[in-house]
Amino acid sequence: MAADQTSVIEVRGVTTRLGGVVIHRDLDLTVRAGEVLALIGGSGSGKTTLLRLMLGLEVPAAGEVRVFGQRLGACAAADLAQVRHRWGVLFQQGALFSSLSVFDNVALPLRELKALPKGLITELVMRKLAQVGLAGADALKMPAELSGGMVKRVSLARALILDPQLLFLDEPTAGLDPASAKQFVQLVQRLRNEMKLTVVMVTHDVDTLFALADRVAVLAEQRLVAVGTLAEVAAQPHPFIRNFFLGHVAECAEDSIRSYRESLTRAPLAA
Ligand SMILES: Nc1ncnc2c1ncn2[C@@H]1O[C@H](COP(=O)(O)OP(=O)(O)OP(=O)(O)O)[C@@H](O)[C@H]1O
Repeated sequence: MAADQTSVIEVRGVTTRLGGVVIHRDLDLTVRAGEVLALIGGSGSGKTTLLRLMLGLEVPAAGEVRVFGQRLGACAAADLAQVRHRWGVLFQQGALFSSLSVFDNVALPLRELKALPKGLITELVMRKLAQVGLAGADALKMPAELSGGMVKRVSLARALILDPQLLFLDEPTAGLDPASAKQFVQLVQRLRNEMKLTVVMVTHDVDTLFALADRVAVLAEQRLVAVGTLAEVAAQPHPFIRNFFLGHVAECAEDSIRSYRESLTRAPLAA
């Protein structure tokens, strides 16, 4: 659970319009330091758009989004750049550059940031690859040679190469088979503890929620219809929530979540 209640992201009174259509209406949401907050909602409910607002890639029609206290869209370019270096993003498809090796993909943010000595870049990249469970020899591979699980790990290494405090995950387990999804979730859980990360993730996957989420925010009908722990949210009568947790409500109890997470911790973390 979040040890520190300081807010990392504040969404206040946010209304979003895209192509003349209202996507969000008057959203309020706080992401607390150290927590994993999951965004769930039906297809087209505006989860990715909310993530994009938090990344400053969309601008709200009304209201404001603050990350580390900086109001996105209203702060100086230098302040925005500083805030951006404090977060990492894992996009849904991994978004690796197909013409670059694993090493060069992971090194990219370091090279963009400043002129670092070659030896230091090598050291940082190799250390990060090891941290996400990849072998040294994987650094030379091209994205086309990687399994789906490896693509996710390389993308995660790139998202974490600047040692951010905040990590955004868009459907982290989408497209992975159940075993790879489980291993990836274990990895995120371990890194989250090691790096003391605050995590915002969009997911459709109940197992990923059970494994990682401290709190869940539910988008429906342009609004946040519930925000709370899994047990609190799963108890809500909203039809989307009823349907989403169908057959899983008992598993959302705190004791069940705790023992599920302990079982994941005990399982070996295969590469
Ligand atoms: N650039 C755009 N212009 C107009 N409408 C858009 C644009 N981008 C997204 N939308 C619409 O906004 C709504 C919310 O999209 P968004 O991708 O945020 O939903 P989502 O909850 O992430 O969906 P999914 O789970 O299917 O990925 C959808 O109805 C989508 O068609």
